[in-house]
Amino acid sequence: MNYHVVIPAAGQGKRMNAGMNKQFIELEGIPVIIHTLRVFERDVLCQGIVLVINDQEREQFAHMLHRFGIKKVNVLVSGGEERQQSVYNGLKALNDADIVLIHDGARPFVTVKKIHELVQVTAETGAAVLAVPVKDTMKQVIDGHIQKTVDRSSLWAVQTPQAFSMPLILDAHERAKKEQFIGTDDASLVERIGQRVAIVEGEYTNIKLTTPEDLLFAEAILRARGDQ
Ligand SMILES: Nc1ccn([C@@H]2O[C@H](COP(=O)(O)OP(=O)(O)OP(=O)(O)O)[C@@H](O)[C@H]2O)c(=O)n1
Ligand SMILES: C[C@](O)(CO)[C@H](O)COP(=O)(O)O
Repeated sequence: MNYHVVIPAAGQGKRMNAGMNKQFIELEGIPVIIHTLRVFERDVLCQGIVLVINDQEREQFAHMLHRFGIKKVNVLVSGGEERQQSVYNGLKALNDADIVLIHDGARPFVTVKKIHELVQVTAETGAAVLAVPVKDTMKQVIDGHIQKTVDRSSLWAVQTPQAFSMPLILDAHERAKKEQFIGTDDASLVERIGQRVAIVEGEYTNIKLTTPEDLLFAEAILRARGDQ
């Protein structure tokens, strides 16, 4: 089953505090966003990429795509204030998609194998996300004090890609917009309109580069892959 992908890359990366778009940071000499795009470039099921960017960085993105020979990016769409708005702008740029994946520009280590598992489940169910079981003991904390220990047996840390049938995710985004709901991921918009979202077990290495120490993990993941 083929798919299209929307990649939001228009954030400010405040928690990374790199003084530039965190997706421009180079890992082994290659910008993070190029690592991310290359996964979809080499996946034969990927029919096209909508890349969502900050308008002020349009030239830098265009230059990078050219320099690294990225061919599947059909359009550079302007992002919004929140990730959700950026994704919505990206979705609106897709015309003929059946299954659409949404994947953070700042998650460069997703594998084609996991993407294919996700797409297969989405073709059967209409909505699925990659996620991993939570490993730490989870506490609910208020005012610096533990209120309770949360049973982690049903807790999963959700990643991207998140995959949906196109009419479902468009409807979920439009309703969230109308009702002024902002979620931290796309699945939450689908959940709130009463649709089930399947979980596909992902990989702990599919990290999002969020804070500076994530760059250390990123370098270790790349080194380990190089050694394989
Ligand atoms: N208005 C926004 C906010 C985020 N993103 C993108 O969504 C992905 C996941 O978001 P996150 O890691 O939270 O990025 P930032 O919002 O940039 O991070 P921060 O909250 O630290 O500023 C990133 O690839 C980011 O560029 C986006 O396209 N538009
Ligand atoms: C979509 C996401 O990557 C799923 O883990 C995440 O929710 C992005 O938002 P963040 O809260 O800004 O990290």
